[in-house]
Amino acid sequence: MEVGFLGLGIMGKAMAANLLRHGFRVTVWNRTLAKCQELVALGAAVGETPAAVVAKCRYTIAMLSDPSAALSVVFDKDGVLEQIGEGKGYVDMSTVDAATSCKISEAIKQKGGAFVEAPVSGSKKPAEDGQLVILAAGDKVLYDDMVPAFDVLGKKSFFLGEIGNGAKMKLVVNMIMGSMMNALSEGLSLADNSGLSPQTLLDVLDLGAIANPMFKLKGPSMLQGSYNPAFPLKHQQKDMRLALALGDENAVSMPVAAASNEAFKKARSLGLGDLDFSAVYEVLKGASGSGKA
Ligand SMILES: NC(=O)C1=CN([C@@H]2O[C@H](COP(=O)(O)OP(=O)(O)OC[C@H]3O[C@@H](n4cnc5c(N)ncnc54)[C@H](OP(=O)(O)O)[C@@H]3O)[C@@H](O)[C@H]2O)C=CC1
Ligand SMILES: O=CC(=O)O
Repeated sequence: MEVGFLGLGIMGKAMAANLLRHGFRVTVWNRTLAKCQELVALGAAVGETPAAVVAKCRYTIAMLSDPSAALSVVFDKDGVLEQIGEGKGYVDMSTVDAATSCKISEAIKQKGGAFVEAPVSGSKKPAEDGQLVILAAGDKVLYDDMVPAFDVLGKKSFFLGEIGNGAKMKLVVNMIMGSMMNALSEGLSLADNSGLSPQTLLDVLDLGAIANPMFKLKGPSMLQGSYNPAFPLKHQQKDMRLALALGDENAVSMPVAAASNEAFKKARSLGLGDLDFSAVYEVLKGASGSGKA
C-alpha cells in the first residue's frame, strides 16, 4: 500500500518509520524539509509540498501540531486541497477540535475526496512500537481502506461515527490525562514537603488501585528533573484549552481541568513548553513553598 505522510515531528516520524518497516511505500513531507532525510534513509520518497504528496498518493496521513497547522496544510497554497479529489483519501491524525476537523472534512468532500479524522492516544514509545489507540470518525469506506495502516500504527482502532467524535474523544482523554499529571505533581510535592520520600510514594501508588502506566513511566524521571519531550507540554496545554472549550459549548463544569490548564499555562510562560508535559511538576513544586514556615 502507498501512503503519503505530512508532518514528521515526534509522532509523525515514528509513525512513518513504522509504516516503512512494515512494507508500506511512503512519501513524506515536512514543513522543515530537512527532517525528511531521516525517513529517506529508511526508504521514503519526498514530496516537495502537501499538494505534491496528495497528487502522488491515493491515501495521505497528516500528523501536525495543532488546529492552525492542520488548517494551513490543507487550505494554504500548495496545500492538500489543490490535489484532493475523487478516489483520494485524507486522514488527519493530529489532535484538534471538532470544528477544525469539520471544516477540513467539508472542504475535502466538496472536492470529491474522502476524509477521516483519527487522533491517537499514546505517546512517542507507543508510536514507535505500533501500539497507539486510534480514535477515528468520518468516511467509513476510507476508514475500512485504512485498516491495514491503522493495524500497523496501533493496537486498537475505534470507529466513532460522524466527524468530530474522534476529536472530542481524544480531547476528553487528554483532559483526564492532564488533570492526572497535575494530581501526581501535587502529590509528589506534598510528600516531599511533608517529610516523606516521593520515591516511596511512587512505590505505594504503583501497588494500589490508582496504579497506571503514566505514573510508572513519568514519576521517576520527574523526580530527577528530567523532561525529555515525548509529549510536549505546549501540546498538552493546547488539548486542555480545546477540552475546556468543548466543556463551555456543552455547559459542562470542569474545575479540575481548569485548574490544571492554569498550571500548564504557567509552565509555558516559564519557557517549559517544549519540554515533556510532566515538566508541569516544576510549577507545582515551585508553588508549594517549604511548608515549614
Ligand atoms: N507527542 C505525543 O506524545 C502525542 C502527540 N499527539 C498529537 O499529535 C500531533 C503531533 O504531535 P508531535 O509529533 O508530538 O508534535 P511535534 O511538535 O513534535 O511536531 C509537530 C509537527 O507539526 C508541524 N507543524 C507545526 N506547525 C506547522 C505549520 N504551520 N504548517 C505545517 N506544519 C507544521 C511541524 O513541522 P516542523 O518540523 O517544520 O516544525 C512538525 O512536523 C499534535 O496534535 C499532538 O497533540 C497525540 C498523541 C501523542
Ligand atoms: O496525546 C498524548 C498522549 O500521550 O496520548
